[in-house]
Amino acid sequence: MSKPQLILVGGGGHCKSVIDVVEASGQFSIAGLVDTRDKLGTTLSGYAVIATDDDIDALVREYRYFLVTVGQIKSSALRYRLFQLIKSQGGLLPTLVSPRAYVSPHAQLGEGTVVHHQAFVNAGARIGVNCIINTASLIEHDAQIGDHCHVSTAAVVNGDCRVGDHCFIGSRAVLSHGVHVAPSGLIGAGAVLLSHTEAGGLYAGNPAVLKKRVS
Ligand SMILES: CC(=O)SCCNC(=O)CCNC(=O)[C@H](O)C(C)(C)COP(=O)(O)OP(=O)(O)OC[C@H]1O[C@@H](n2cnc3c(N)ncnc32)[C@H](O)[C@@H]1OP(=O)(O)O
Repeated sequence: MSKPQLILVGGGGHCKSVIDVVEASGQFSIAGLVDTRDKLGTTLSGYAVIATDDDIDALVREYRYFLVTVGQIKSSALRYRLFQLIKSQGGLLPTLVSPRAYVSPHAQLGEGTVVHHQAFVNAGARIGVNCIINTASLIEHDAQIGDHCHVSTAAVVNGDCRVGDHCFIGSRAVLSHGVHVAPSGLIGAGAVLLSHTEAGGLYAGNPAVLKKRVS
């Protein structure tokens, strides 16, 4: 039986990583990419850019499955907008897990969330919709990650942590067990976060402190 076709929305560097996960999982065939008008007709990892954001309503009539594949560091706004656009047009956003990741059968993942190679999601963890659980990150037991978050490469979210919606956890950051990251927060790369944060703050360093407000 042929595999269901998947459209990837956003054709930058992060998309290359998602393509790798899609290919490794073998669950979908990639029908094409959506990107900006100047990229139409170009290819990424061998897949053609076939449409722009403006064409999503037409694409939803032809294809069922979509993933948001733009990256997210300082703001989740673009990933959020694209997720809402696809859903409002009736598109489906599957959950995708690399065969080289581990997700406990006692963990939950929301729609449109991608778990990349070597990531580990332990028992009782709950991850929201449209999240990036990036390469080699670790989400420990009973941790909760909100919607539209990016847990970056090799970051560690320890047991019972709570990460609000629209957060970014930088590469190799460590969240001490039980720490709460308030919504729309940024945790800098390499930070060691020992206490709860206030909404919309950038925290960095070891121990991590509030560096500035971002929203
Ligand atoms: C596959 C992939 O590539 S996934 C993506 C991986 N990338 C990352 O992990 C992102 C790394 N970037 C960061 O960590 C940045 O802190 C960001 C993006 C979260 C925030 O960046 P900006 O908003 O530009 O912060 P800005 O540069 O203004 O820094 C504000 C202050 O925090 C400090 N700061 C920022 N990030 C860090 C950090 N990671 N560690 C220590 N201090 C930091 C700055 O030195 C500055 O301090 P100062 O006010 O004393 O001069």
